[in-house]
Amino acid sequence: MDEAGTKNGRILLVDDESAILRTFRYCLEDEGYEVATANSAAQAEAVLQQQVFDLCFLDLRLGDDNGLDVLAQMRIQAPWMRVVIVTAHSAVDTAVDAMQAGAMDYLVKPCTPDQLRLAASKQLEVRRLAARLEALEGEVRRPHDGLDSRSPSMMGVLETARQVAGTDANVLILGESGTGKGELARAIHRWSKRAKKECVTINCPSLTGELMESELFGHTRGAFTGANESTLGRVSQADGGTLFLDEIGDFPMSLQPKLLRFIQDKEYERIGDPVTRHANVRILAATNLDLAEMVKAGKFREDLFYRLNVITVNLPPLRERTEDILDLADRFLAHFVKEYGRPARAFSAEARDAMLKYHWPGNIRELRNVIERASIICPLESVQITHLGFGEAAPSNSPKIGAEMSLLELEKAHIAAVLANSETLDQAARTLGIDASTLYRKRKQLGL
Ligand SMILES: Nc1ncnc2c1ncn2[C@@H]1O[C@H](COP(=O)(O)OP(=O)(O)OP(=O)(O)O)[C@@H](O)[C@H]1O
Repeated sequence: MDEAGTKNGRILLVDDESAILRTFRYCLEDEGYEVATANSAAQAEAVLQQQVFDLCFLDLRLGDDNGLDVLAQMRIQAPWMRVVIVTAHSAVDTAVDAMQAGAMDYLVKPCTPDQLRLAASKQLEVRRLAARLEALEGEVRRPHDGLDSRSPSMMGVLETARQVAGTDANVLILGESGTGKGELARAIHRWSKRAKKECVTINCPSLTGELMESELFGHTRGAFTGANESTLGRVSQADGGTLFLDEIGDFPMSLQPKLLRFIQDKEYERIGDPVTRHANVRILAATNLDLAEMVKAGKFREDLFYRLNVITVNLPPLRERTEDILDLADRFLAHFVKEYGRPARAFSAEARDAMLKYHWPGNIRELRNVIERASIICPLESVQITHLGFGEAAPSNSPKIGAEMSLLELEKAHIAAVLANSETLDQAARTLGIDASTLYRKRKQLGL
């Protein structure tokens, strides 16, 4: 049950007998589900173009239409939808064929209201669990993300974040790259009353205008070239939960009015589909850019900025929370030596001292990368300063072609320098001759 006391679940009934449609509909609506009906293959296809369903009860005998063809069409049009076949006792063999073709269960007619209710709740539970599993898998793939801190500035940030987590206010998380804005956003979701629903992340720089619109709001099949299947969109996935817009400063200007409308009215349309939909989503956004400056320069909409910026949280850079450096380093070391089966157990006194003195321009991400590398190359129980790769001082000299360094180090130094000399990610990507999404991934990989 959701907060309004209705059951979550949108069900489509497809049958050519109107009496069956009526009986099934009453029974399922009584349970609190949203129900729509179709009495032919063509009607089913049309309804599926217009609305999103979680579950379909499909009669395989549909007058002149072949139910197996309808099923195949459904697998393309709405691949997320669970399908239960409804069949007469004499045609159970066809139901078995249908299950091989992708249906999930079958009901034999005549069935009792209890059998129908049970089949519906079972399938909707499977759909809910599949979505939950996907979200949890994303969480498990990340190493330890405990946010506890000994640094006064970070403790203040965490206190504010915990307070706002309980409200539905939109939060803008600011901070240099790698300071943990993504981790904090996921924590705010976990601390909120939406925690049981999904926290869906969109990395804004990795998607351009139309792709971003389709990713956010979904599309119907054939809505544009390459749209071979309908998709629901991330906004629908985040319904009841949280949508985290990472690197919002790179959100396409052309799509900002639609995002603004969604934030204000909670309404949107899928590409290729005129039906206005509604989703109850809390928005968290993060950036390392100066959004206020971007607004002044006409590069970000002012009205959107104010909508996102109801509460601002500023994450301090790692060099300003030195109290946390060694705790984080210990945690990362424990994680990576276990993952790679390596001997290192601790840091030498010099290594600890060097980590405390280092400037950490890439913040926690850089610390994590440094420790991951050290855990692999260190053959001893104690990690030495040389294993950390940054020597006694921050690397400041430009690399020389032909110098003793690996291609990876050269690539990292070159990308860092181009980024520092470019105003936007797009400009840097053009200079480097790669697309913005590749640059975005490389930055993360290299800890820049
Ligand atoms: N408190 C923490 N404990 C452990 N790991 C952390 C913590 N904070 C951040 N990290 C790790 O540091 C890396 C960078 O974190 P995150 O992606 O959240 O930073 P960010 O500020 O969003 O970076 P960007 O601006 O580049 O997107 C990630 O690998 C994350 O798992």
